[in-house]
Amino acid sequence: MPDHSNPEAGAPAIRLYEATVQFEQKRLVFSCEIPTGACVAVTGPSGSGKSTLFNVIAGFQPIGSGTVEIFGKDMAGREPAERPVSIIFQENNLFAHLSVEQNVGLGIDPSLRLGAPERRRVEHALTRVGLEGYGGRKPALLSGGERQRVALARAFVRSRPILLLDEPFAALDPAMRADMAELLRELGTETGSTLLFITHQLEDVRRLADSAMFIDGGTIALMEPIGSFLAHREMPALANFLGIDR
Ligand SMILES: Nc1ncnc2c1ncn2[C@@H]1O[C@H](COP(=O)(O)OP(=O)(O)OP(=O)(O)O)[C@@H](O)[C@H]1O
Repeated sequence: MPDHSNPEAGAPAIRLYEATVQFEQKRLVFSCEIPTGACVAVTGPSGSGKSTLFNVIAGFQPIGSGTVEIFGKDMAGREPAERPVSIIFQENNLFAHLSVEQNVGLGIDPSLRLGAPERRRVEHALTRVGLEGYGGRKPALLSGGERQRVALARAFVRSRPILLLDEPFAALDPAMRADMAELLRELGTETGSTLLFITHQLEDVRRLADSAMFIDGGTIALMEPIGSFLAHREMPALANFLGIDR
């Protein structure tokens, strides 16, 4: 089991300082500090910038100015593959023509030259996410929730200390949501990984996060420990998300 609890003593897992993205219609500016091992719910209205924030951290979205630091290192000029980050998108994480086993194996070796020890790691990861015996199947024969768990198994074998999950619960029914949350909590605890997950559901925030951020209009309007986050009353957009009648 990888242990990511302290990859660079002292430095936060992620530090953004005015990391700025300029789209044609919109400017997004992110500043925040996320401690190592945190499990952060990323919330905010549709179009507020949640996925863009993930792409900035993972390196898929270049920034025009500001800085992105991961474990104290400036990520400027570093490609996504060179960052200690795994990202799981809402959909289309898997290659349809590859088996489940091969999709997970890509996390170990992109050219899929896997020896016996690597195959055992793949098997172990599949077992860990509850998909023992599914290795030979193609993704088309899996449910949406199972496909998400294959993506999680791949992230698990990639063993990067930061895991970004874009709406990991969206395709799941209520029972599977609870299972997925439990699985993420266990993985976070066992590996010391820093987890950020986007959700539109207050229930997921309550169930899993130890802190939460609220993004509004392209900036991080709030980032707080879960207790005080849930107690906020004064921001109309957040109150709306929290379902509070003011
Ligand atoms: N490649 C792009 N080019 C131009 N504008 C973009 C691009 N990507 C995102 N945007 C705009 O930036 C804003 C933030 O988008 P983003 O996808 O980050 O929001 P979000 O909070 O993840 O939304 P949702 O909850 O609906 O997924 C939106 O107004 C979106 O239209």
